[in-house]
Amino acid sequence: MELRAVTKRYGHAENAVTALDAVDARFAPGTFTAVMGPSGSGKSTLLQCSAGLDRVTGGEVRIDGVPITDLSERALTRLRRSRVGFVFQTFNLIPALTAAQNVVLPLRLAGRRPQPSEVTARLTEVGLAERAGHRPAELSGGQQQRVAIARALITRPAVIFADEPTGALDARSGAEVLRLLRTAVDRHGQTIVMVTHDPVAAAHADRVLFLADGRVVDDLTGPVGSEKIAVHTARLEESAR
Ligand SMILES: Nc1ncnc2c1ncn2[C@@H]1O[C@H](COP(=O)(O)OP(=O)(O)OP(=O)(O)O)[C@@H](O)[C@H]1O
Repeated sequence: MELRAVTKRYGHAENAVTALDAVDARFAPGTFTAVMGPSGSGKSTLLQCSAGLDRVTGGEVRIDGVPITDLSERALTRLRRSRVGFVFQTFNLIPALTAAQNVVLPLRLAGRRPQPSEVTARLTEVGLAERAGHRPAELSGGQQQRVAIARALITRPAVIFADEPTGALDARSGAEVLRLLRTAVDRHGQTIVMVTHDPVAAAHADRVLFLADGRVVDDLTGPVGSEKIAVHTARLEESAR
């Protein structure tokens, strides 16, 4: 996945905000990148534009080498369904569906007929094979997020975008979620881009990209310890004030 001189502006004239300012970034296959930076630095915008959920003002985003910036809405939706996975802070499972039905949904939306063994394998990977028939309301927050990870993994997407995946979880469930993301990278060569405010979460990544004022201001390749990440974060927050 690659961003070339990506710019995103919101609003017009004197009210315009440049959320991303000519950002270049490349996310190699099978790598886990954390995106950090002060509030308003452009992290969510970077995720939204990279995933094709929002259109860029300038520059180009490529997924699997395909410039998504040129795609029609329909082609973009198709690409997103088959090549992009999402994990959100608030899980975003469908309440009326069971864990297994939630996991299989991206395959159904992509028009593929799922093998039951595929769903069981994904749920087993996240330690929830016995909960296949449970609805989200019958699962803890950590378990719901694990279902969301299984759902993101099932299409074997080119990239998974995770937006504060541990933000709503206690430390123990958060650590489990990070371990599963790490395993997906190490075992399946999954590419993951994760926005986080938490240096401990970011320390699970191979690389930490720091944004400030819509620009990449630091790019640490790791393993990078959480202490070093915390110092970088504090420094950026200080200068953003
Ligand atoms: N829909 C929008 N309309 C106008 N301005 C927006 C919109 N979305 C984001 N912005 C502005 O773009 C800039 C970047 O916002 P973004 O949400 O990407 O930051 P962030 O780093 O994710 O912040 P946080 O950590 O607080 O979630 C901010 O100045 C924000 O106010």
